[in-house]
Amino acid sequence: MDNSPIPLMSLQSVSKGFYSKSSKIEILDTSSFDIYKGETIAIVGASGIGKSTVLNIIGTLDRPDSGKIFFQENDLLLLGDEKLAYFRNSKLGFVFQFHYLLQGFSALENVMMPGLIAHKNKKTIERSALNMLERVGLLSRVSHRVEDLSGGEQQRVALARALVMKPKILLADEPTGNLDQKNSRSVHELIDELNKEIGMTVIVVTHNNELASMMNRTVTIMDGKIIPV
Ligand SMILES: Nc1ncnc2c1ncn2[C@@H]1O[C@H](COP(=O)(O)OP(=O)(O)OP(=O)(O)O)[C@@H](O)[C@H]1O
Repeated sequence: MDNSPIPLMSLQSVSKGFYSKSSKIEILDTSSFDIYKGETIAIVGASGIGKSTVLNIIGTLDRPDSGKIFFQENDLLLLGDEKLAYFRNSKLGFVFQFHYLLQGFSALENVMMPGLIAHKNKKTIERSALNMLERVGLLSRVSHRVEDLSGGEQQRVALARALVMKPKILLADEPTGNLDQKNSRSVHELIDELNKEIGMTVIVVTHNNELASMMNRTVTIMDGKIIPV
């Protein structure tokens, strides 16, 4: 009997390339890549090797040219746009180096947004958002418009927004790229706490050695394959 655990997410025979002028550049051509519940993975490697491409494919922000992407037993590439958007909003949390917060809205409104999109009860989502803003040390800034916050504060708002729905998987692309050491460390600690607290899987693209060393395993991309470092 096969007792191996079932992956939370699995990329199977996934390939992706981009056209540049007349030629096509192959970025990814991987036989399989399995991600298990609760594990933490760092994706590292040289600039342009395809780290963000992998993250975007896992996050269903970009479609591969071929292959299948399973979340548990569901083939995500068979879902229509609406179902895929629901999947992303309810199961995944994203943090990017450039945080893409909604300008003109307060920190609290930004963090409440995923819950409002998912039609959660407004009071419940407000409580969760305030709790998450407290955890990132921003309780005194909840009513400030995000453009009035410092870069480090904005990044912490983005992290609170990514975590407020308690995602199954956090996908982070250079989440501390713009932060000083103190802010980087508090972001690292919060990611670690949520991993332990709710078994959140974490996949992070990073050049930050400290963050990479906190992950259970590190992979890179070579000849289109995702391989252990
Ligand atoms: N939409 C696109 N159209 C054309 N080429 C693209 C596109 N997105 C990425 N690429 C190319 O694919 C390659 C991999 O890009 P990707 O952003 O995944 O690399 P990366 O490893 O994350 O790089 P970095 O560390 O510099 O962010 C690069 O050569 C990039 O120019």
